[in-house]
Amino acid sequence: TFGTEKDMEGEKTKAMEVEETQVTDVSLKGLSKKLEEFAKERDWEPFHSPRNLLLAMVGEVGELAEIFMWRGEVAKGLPNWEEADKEHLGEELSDVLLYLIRLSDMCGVNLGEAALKKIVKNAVKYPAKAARDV
Ligand SMILES: Nc1ccn([C@H]2C[C@H](O)[C@@H](COP(=O)(O)OP(=O)(O)OP(=O)(O)O)O2)c(=O)n1
Repeated sequence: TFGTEKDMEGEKTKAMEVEETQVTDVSLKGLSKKLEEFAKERDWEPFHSPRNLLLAMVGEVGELAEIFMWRGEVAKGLPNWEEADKEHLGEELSDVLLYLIRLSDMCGVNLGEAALKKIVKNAVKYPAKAARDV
């Protein structure tokens, strides 16, 4: 069923708030809170099981891959792409990120902390050139 006009206005106001959010304000924790609210407001929490979220995320990775499909190699910065294609790319990248954050939350994994720890682990496994030369 479609929402009332008032609902639509509310959604537009929220969308404008998102637009006003400073890029520097974006954090994994902040996004995670927004996703929690989003699911609560729609009674979607029962659907957000780890397995469902994983499958949804993989589906979005497929949609992301479709954008690059059959285009051949793509230069960094996507210089020859139309704005609409770049916007679509941003949407699919976001879908993957949002499901990944929600999945991590529903698994009780602190994604920011885990990612920082993984970078440290990677650095030990793959020492930087300067460290290798010593
Ligand atoms: N049960 C759901 C369904 C959707 N979403 C959110 C997370 C994603 O950011 C976005 C995905 O929405 P759609 O399933 O409508 O997928 P698309 O936006 O990719 O639309 P389409 O598949 O029509 O291109 O909505 C969610 O959190 N939980």
